[in-house]
Amino acid sequence: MIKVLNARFLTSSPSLEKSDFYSGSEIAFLGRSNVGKSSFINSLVNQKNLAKSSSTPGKTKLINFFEANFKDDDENLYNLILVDLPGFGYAKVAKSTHKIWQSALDEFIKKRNSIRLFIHLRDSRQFDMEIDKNVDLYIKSFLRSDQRLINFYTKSDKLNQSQKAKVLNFDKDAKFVSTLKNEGIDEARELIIKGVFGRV
Ligand SMILES: Nc1nc2c(ncn2[C@@H]2O[C@H](COP(=O)(O)OP(=O)(O)OP(=O)(O)O)[C@@H](O)[C@H]2O)c(=O)[nH]1
Ligand SMILES: [Mg+2]
Repeated sequence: MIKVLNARFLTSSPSLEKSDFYSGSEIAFLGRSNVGKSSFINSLVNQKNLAKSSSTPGKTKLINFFEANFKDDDENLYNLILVDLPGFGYAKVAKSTHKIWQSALDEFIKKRNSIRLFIHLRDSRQFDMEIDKNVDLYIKSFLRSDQRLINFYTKSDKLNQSQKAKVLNFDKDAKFVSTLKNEGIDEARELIIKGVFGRV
């Protein structure tokens, strides 16, 4: 089992150009606005409000960097940089502003070479949305051989068994997470460490 040792906020940045570089391996969290990216980061590091979450879509407007340290059962230490990104598809601002945000986000995602792992979060209640298919194709269009992509299906507390079966029918490897019920979070930490370091 992976234990969280500590986590802290590093900085926020509006763009790739203004982002600092860190020695830890980077993990980028992406997905639709309001899908639960910031909440998931908080759960992964066992903190309530490190990454700011909100029921209003469009809460995360900048690229936010967090550092977290983990330890496995054999006392191996893992240092990670978690990157909380603004959501895709939120357009409740002027179109021109939205375009600038999305192009800054696009540049960061494609050109931030230190990203080792992309985590695409999908809402488990709306698992087959067009925008998620596009996000998946988008990431795969530039994913390098030394980068990984993992999908998680969020808010699984809202699903009953038969609804979960439908998601599994759609994606037989679907991994459910609920920050509300702490479901799938231990497994998610293991998968993330494995995805970045190739072992647990
Ligand atoms: N029921 C339930 N609600 C959740 C869960 N995770 C997040 N939420 C709620 O979903 C809303 C959005 O969560 P955020 O973590 O802010 O989502 P986000 O993807 O970071 O959103 P943006 O920053 O706007 O892109 C909040 O009201 C959360 O409380 C979950 O596992 N279960
Ligand atoms: Mg957020």
